[in-house]
Amino acid sequence: MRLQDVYMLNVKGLARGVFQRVTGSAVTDLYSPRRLFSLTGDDCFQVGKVAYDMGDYYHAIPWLEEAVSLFRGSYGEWKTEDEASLEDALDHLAFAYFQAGNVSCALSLSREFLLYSPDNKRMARNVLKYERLLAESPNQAVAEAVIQRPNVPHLQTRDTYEGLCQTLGSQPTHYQIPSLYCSYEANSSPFLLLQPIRKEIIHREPYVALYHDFVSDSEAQKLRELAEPWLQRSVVASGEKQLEVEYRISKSAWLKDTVDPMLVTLDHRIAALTGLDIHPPYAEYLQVVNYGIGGHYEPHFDHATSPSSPLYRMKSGNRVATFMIYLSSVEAGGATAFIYANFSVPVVKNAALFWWNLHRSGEGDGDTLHAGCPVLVGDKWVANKWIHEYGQEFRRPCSSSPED
Ligand SMILES: O=C(O)CCC(=O)C(=O)O
Ligand SMILES: [Fe+2]
Repeated sequence: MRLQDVYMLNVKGLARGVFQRVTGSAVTDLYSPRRLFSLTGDDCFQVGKVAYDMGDYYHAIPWLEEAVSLFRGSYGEWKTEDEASLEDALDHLAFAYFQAGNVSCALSLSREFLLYSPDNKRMARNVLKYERLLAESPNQAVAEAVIQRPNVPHLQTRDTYEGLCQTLGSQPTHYQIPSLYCSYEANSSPFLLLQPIRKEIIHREPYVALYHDFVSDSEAQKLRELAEPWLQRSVVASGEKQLEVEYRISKSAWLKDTVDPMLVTLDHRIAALTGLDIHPPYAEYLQVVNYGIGGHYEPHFDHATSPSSPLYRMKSGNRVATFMIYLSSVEAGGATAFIYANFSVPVVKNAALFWWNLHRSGEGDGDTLHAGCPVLVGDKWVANKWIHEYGQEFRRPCSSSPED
């Protein structure tokens, strides 16, 4: 249902196995599967029932509608794996419509139910109740109550965020902008002299750069394998605590440099490329993150915005920069969206995304608000190296100008 909302997918399409964004009359394919796998009436019923049980009729109704229509189409056929039937779907859909204020739909579905189970007393009572309600206030028949999508208010940036996710990574419209260019980066480091890294400047203010092929396929695979046994539900810092929250759904693991010599090699490469000191405690261990289907990280800052954040326990200041490596590709979704800066970066396997979280004054840069869009199809892996303020005094000198 999250995928449905964020990517504006319609239920009819999803049930047929196509992933289409529908806005007005415009239909865009967000993913074209090689084979179509359709959902059955029972599948749609199960999805609708999850929403129904939460009292979320906004999502329940279209799924139960689809279930009813598929069950109607296959009435009389019986599949061993089916748990639900046309009657179950009619029953739930009728009640969902009633709860949503649409009594006339509730009535006609309940009547249809009685055609199949004429002895059901509860449904007969419901029919009488709906008939009475409609007789008392006939305009209920046309009152198509608009049901609100649940759980929206807390995110003011929702529309921008979802818009950026839907593009699956902004289109490369920036070739005309001279300050955004590609180059080979060796950063005057002997490590990179013979093997410079292809850098693509994605944005200025905040500065965001993508380093292509920062790792090899085998390094990416090794990092995923090293992390796999240690993966646990990701948490976020909330005041002094670490909490599991709905707005960050993924699993993650921290990899110390002692786990494998390859981590030391990677540290050298990151340090050479960024010119920053990432020896402990000037940077955190590498955090490997895995998002499954629907996994996401809603808009957030990587740096601490409260002095009581557990981040400061390292005693090396705030997170000055983020170095995030994409360890996999994804079939669809999963872009990294920068909300206020208004662009999104598609998942580019083996590339690394770098940005500064803090201004040179040490203040957090509010324009770095960013998110990991929900994975629509596939399995997304990233690795984060968070670099702290201390240790960088002569590498990224401070400035009193708030803009720098
Ligand atoms: O997964 C992404 O694209 C972003 C991840 C992120 O922002 C984070 O882990 O802090
Ligand atoms: Fe982040």
